[in-house]
Amino acid sequence: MSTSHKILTTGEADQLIRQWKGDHEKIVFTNGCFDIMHVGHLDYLEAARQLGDHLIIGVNTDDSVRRLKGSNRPINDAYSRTRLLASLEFVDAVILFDEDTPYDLIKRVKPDILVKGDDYLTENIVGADIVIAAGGEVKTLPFTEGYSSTSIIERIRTIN
Ligand SMILES: Nc1ncnc2c1ncn2[C@@H]1O[C@H](COP(=O)(O)OP(=O)(O)OP(=O)(O)O)[C@@H](O)[C@H]1O
Ligand SMILES: O=P(O)(O)O[C@@H]1O[C@H]([C@H](O)CO)[C@@H](O)[C@H](O)[C@@H]1O
Repeated sequence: MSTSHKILTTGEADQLIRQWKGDHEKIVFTNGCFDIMHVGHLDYLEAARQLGDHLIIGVNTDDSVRRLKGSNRPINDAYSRTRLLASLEFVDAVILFDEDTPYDLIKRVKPDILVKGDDYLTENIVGADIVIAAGGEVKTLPFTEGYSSTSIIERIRTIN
């Protein structure tokens, strides 16, 4: 059964978020490019979901990734990246954002918990001010050493 239904516009997500908040269910939010998925993504996303009742993932659009990571990225387009993330059983919603940062999306979602991998310092996580001001928490999760989309691309480049 397809899990594409989890890929939502912000308007569609609003309704779901209202329902979850009405039921006092904790919403965990994280975001990223997730260009080439790897086990580091999986480890931290699984752990993120354990922090609350629902996991929402904000995903950069292709243009946003291009501005952030360079003109030769993403390797996988937004359709592929969102479909793969939505296919994870523990992911409840995937929402694309086109801005350079998820600040406006986080302002709209106002999650209970904002999470990134600990390659980020909590004080540098975009949206931390919004979540803390709303009484939420900002957390980082352990980094699975040896895995990054960039290093996978570099390894592929060495194949002749
Ligand atoms: N090895 C890892 N272990 C745990 N979390 C990770 C790991 N790599 C990335 N993350 C987390 O995944 C999210 C998405 O990061 P991103 O898509 O930039 O991954 P990446 O592998 O670092 O990509 P790139 O190499 O293109 O920067 C971020 O919250 C980041 O903290
Ligand atoms: O996949 P990345 O590079 O970890 O994702 C970026 O994360 C930034 C982060 O949230 C800053 O705290 C974000 O601003 C950017 O848009 C990418 O999602």
